[in-house]
Amino acid sequence: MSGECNLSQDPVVCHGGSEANSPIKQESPSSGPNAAALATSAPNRPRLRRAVAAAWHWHGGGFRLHKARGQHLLTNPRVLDVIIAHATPHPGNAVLETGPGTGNITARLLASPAASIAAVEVDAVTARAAGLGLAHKLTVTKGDAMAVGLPEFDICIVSISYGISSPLTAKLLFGLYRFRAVTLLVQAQFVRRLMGAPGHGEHNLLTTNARLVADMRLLMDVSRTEFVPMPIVDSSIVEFRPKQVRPKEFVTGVDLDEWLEFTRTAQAPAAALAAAQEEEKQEEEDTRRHLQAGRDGHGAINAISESQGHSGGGSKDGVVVTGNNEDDCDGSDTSGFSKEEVVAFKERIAGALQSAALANKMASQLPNDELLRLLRLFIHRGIRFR
Ligand SMILES: C[S@@+](CC[C@H](N)C(=O)[O-])C[C@H]1O[C@@H](n2cnc3c(N)ncnc32)[C@H](O)[C@@H]1O
Repeated sequence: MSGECNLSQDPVVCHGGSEANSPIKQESPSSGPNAAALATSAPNRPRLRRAVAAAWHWHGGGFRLHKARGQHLLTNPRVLDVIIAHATPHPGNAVLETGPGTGNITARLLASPAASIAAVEVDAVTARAAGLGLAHKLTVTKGDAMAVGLPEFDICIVSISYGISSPLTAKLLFGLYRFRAVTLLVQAQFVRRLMGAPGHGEHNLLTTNARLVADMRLLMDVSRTEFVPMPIVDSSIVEFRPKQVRPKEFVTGVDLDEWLEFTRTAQAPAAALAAAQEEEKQEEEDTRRHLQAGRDGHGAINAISESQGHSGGGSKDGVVVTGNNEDDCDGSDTSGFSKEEVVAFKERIAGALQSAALANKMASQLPNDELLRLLRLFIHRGIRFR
């Protein structure tokens, strides 16, 4: 089955004919119904959705939709406009967009007063910029938003595969970025969890940490019927703005930045695993096996010592400074420490974990009070996270 994503239409929608094996009918803006209307008008909708779902792996107009990459196109112009209106790009702003897909949001950002748009996308696209005569404002990085270094940004719009909502939110909120707002189109249930709705793990780590550094606002719920092809879950648009006054301490005696660095380090293997599972869905089996093996070999908490030993953790006087970043966890020892020093350092961490009976535990499964207990123990033993 073939199909076409018409990149010259706004919003882009990939057109389908009927299900079964009939070829997908081409619609052009002049001869066929408007794409958005086609996607949202009641009589056509079920038929179109079925056709789209049947033609999951289309290839047309240079764009093939992949279910595993979360490639569901938001087709309601009103919702797209809401995203831009709330993000309010100001003149001169640098905008980061993760998961631009066919560029339905990108086209609007390009037309906004923002100075530049940096898009990070695993797959492709955004060929529309040239058509709009605005290509000079757009930089596209082809890659995984979890794996690549992200540029500085004033505002960020996230519309990405829902499997990595959690680690990407953490990367944006707890990294060193100074931003005005992050707007996320994410699974509705994820937002409910972040908002701490009863029954959704009120005290999960991301919720706790996000509340410390940012104010969160639910902008709107978006029905699954607004996407083509239709996903199995509903979505929400949520916005984070950094707190004007950020607390200095997480709890009395524990520095907030140290807590964030500690939890980021402790959870890094879980985030890497989430990204790997995403890739697994994308049939990149090699990467998945590598990371899975890493997980099977150690508890995630134990991986603290791995990440510190490999990426700049440690200091000659025994006080640990992590300062590691995601991009240099390639197994090379960039710290400038001897092997003996790294081994000794790992042993110190292992000793702390053993004494807390937390060796081989997954950090992502520990309640926050256990994590806090562990951090206090590390600090007590002169192991610091900064
Ligand atoms: C929900 S679609 C976005 C659709 C887009 N707003 C549009 O209208 O065309 C999610 C997009 O995120 C991309 N994506 C998924 N995982 C990604 C990752 N780890 N890094 C960067 N992009 C990713 C997918 O390829 C897909 O284009």
